[in-house]
Amino acid sequence: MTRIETAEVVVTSPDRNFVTLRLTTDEGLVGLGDATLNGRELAVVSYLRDHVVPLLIGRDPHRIEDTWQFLYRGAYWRRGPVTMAAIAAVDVALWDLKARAAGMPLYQLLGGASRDGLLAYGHASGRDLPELFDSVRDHLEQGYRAIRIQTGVPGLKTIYGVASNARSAEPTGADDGGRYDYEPAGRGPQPQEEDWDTPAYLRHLPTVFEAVRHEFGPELPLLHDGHHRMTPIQAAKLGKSLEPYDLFWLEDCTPAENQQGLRLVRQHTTTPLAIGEVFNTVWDYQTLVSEQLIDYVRSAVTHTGGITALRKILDFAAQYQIRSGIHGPTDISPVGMAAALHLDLAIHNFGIQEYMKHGARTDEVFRQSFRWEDGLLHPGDEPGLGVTLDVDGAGKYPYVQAYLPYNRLSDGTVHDW
Ligand SMILES: O=C(O)C(=O)C[C@H](O)[C@H](O)CO
Repeated sequence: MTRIETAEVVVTSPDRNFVTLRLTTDEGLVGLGDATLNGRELAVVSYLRDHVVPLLIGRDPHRIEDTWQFLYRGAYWRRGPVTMAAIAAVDVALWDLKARAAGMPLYQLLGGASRDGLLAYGHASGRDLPELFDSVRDHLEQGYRAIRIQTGVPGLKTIYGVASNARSAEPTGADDGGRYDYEPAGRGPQPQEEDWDTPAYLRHLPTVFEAVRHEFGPELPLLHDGHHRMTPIQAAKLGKSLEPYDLFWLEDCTPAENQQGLRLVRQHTTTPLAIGEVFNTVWDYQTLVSEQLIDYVRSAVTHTGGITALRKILDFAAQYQIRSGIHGPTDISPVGMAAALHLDLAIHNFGIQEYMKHGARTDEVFRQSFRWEDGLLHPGDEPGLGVTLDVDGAGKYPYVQAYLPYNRLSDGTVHDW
């Protein structure tokens, strides 16, 4: 019987911080799992190194479900992003190993392909309409067939998801004059403070979608992320006011902890709703799925206990015609993204995949084999996840302290970011 021989936690920061679990077996096979938790990376590193790695050595790598239950139930303390990111890394690394041992791409072990390619959406943003339109055109040229729209709000200096030339995706933090469309974690010892005003946003956003529909027509699937900033009644109002613009989804309209709040939103609008990127278990979806309060499950493989757990959530959701919209910002590493693509390809209730390109340094450290053709993603046909980690290359980029920003209202109150 084969055994896990080594388990290393690799921390690297090529364009941003990533945490990767690298398992090797006595037969020389390597499996990778993503454990990146943006802004709290080292907590997961410690959880893995101090409490999980010692339990893995000598285990049979083929017992994926058993290892998942052992780590989840065996800890006694349940759920939470740190625990579930650590379990996810183990789970994905074991699936990678199993598929490599079988000599098959992972999606084959998950039931095989249910489709030819995966509809993906990218992030267009602009401080004003001309800048936003340029960004939408740029995404269309890159082949995207679905686009998330984020926009500046008059009177606010900063806003979630909007590129700013004053900040840079460069790890040095230097302003290179280029735009970034999404990399909110700022490197440095303190989080950046941003400003927020919900009434101004609610007044402005419908005018932006009206202009975008006028410019780009009725057919382009458009998405928007409210990033947990509204109360249920505010979200209901927004959903209603966006109905004429036929959104693919309105994401994270209210703080995700208040699941009952979605009942109120649902009663007032037919705008499809997506939520769950901050969830970590099926229990977070119990009310939302069984009462059909959402249309899309937003969890990442990386933050929800891995493929084993997310598959169960998506199978539960499928009974209610709820589809997947797996979280895929740049803080999900290429390993986490590959895991998402294999799962997306295999499940029946696939909806859409978020896809943001990683930086060039990241692509050198993590060599990937996915395809991006005609606006559709495919995980590729290499054995396992199809990702290899250049451990020496990773070592050139040590961890850099970085935090997500936080919001304050004009009177100084801290608000959801
Ligand atoms: O991709 C999205 O929809 C996000 O909201 C991304 C989050 O802000 C990001 O993952 C935080 O680390």
